[in-house]
Amino acid sequence: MLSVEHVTKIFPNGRGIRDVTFSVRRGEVFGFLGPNGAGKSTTIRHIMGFLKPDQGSVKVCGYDTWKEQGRFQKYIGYLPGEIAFIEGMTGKAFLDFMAGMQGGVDPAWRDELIRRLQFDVRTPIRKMSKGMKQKVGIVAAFMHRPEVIILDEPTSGLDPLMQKVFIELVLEEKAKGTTFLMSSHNFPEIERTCDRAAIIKDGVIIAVKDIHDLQSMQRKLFEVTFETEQELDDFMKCGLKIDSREGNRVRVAVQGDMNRFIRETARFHVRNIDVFTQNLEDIFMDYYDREGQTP
Ligand SMILES: Nc1ncnc2c1ncn2[C@@H]1O[C@H](COP(=O)(O)OP(=O)(O)OP(=O)(O)O)[C@@H](O)[C@H]1O
Repeated sequence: MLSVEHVTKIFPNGRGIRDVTFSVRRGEVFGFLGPNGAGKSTTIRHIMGFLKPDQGSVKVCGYDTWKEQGRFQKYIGYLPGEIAFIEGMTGKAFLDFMAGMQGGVDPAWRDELIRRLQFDVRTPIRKMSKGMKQKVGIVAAFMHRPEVIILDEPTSGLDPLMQKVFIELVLEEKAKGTTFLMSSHNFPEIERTCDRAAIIKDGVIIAVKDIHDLQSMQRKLFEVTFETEQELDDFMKCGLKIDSREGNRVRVAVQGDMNRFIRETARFHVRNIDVFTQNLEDIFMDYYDREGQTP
């Protein structure tokens, strides 16, 4: 549906992106993560055909987005990081203008998007808050039911309730087969929506990961309280990775398969078990901190 092939763009100041390659399948939500200035927006501008790559190419629905500009607009929806609105327009006028360019907008679907995002389209854009402008941009990206939707930090400026509405929208459209690429700094949003994510740093893709694999890699800490200290002493001999111990309570670190932990624990009288899961954000941050490496 979307493939970025060996795209390199070096700006005169030496910054930019190098040999960026990844592809997104139909119906997949693909996250695009990385620290500030890593190259996310630059990559997205190439995907949209706004920048000419020094090397490489981008294909969306089979179209080369630089060489065939203007031919794939109806297939693609785009929410830029910063939307350039035309002065003096209301939200409605802007959406009408966009609909004219995109073609094929179903007014009932557009109205439903506006209703779900809860904003007044008659407001002049210059009087809108950042969050309201973001909502107008989201409607513009979704309203022509494109096959591919590119979202550059879609929930920045949205309150938690609206972030939830947005996530529901993405999941509904994904279920219908829409393909998404979404840059974000919001890890819970990535975790809830994405199938895979690429991590870019200093202009280079350092990892492309399946979110479900990352979730299964998450470390869990089980805090087990035994009836007696003697039982805990006996439990300690089983060779599981002990994180800490205090009285008749122990913290056991488990990564991946937890069956052995369950078998060993079940041999004793357990008073209580609590579980703490390592945040997915910590796993991503691990990648952010690493030096540039190949995936
Ligand atoms: N037109 C340009 N001219 C010169 N340098 C640029 C240009 N556009 C981007 N850059 C540089 O390229 C690098 C990547 O920028 P980019 O905006 O793609 O980062 P980003 O990952 O989107 O960051 P953020 O999370 O802050 O939005 C930065 O160092 C930026 O300063």
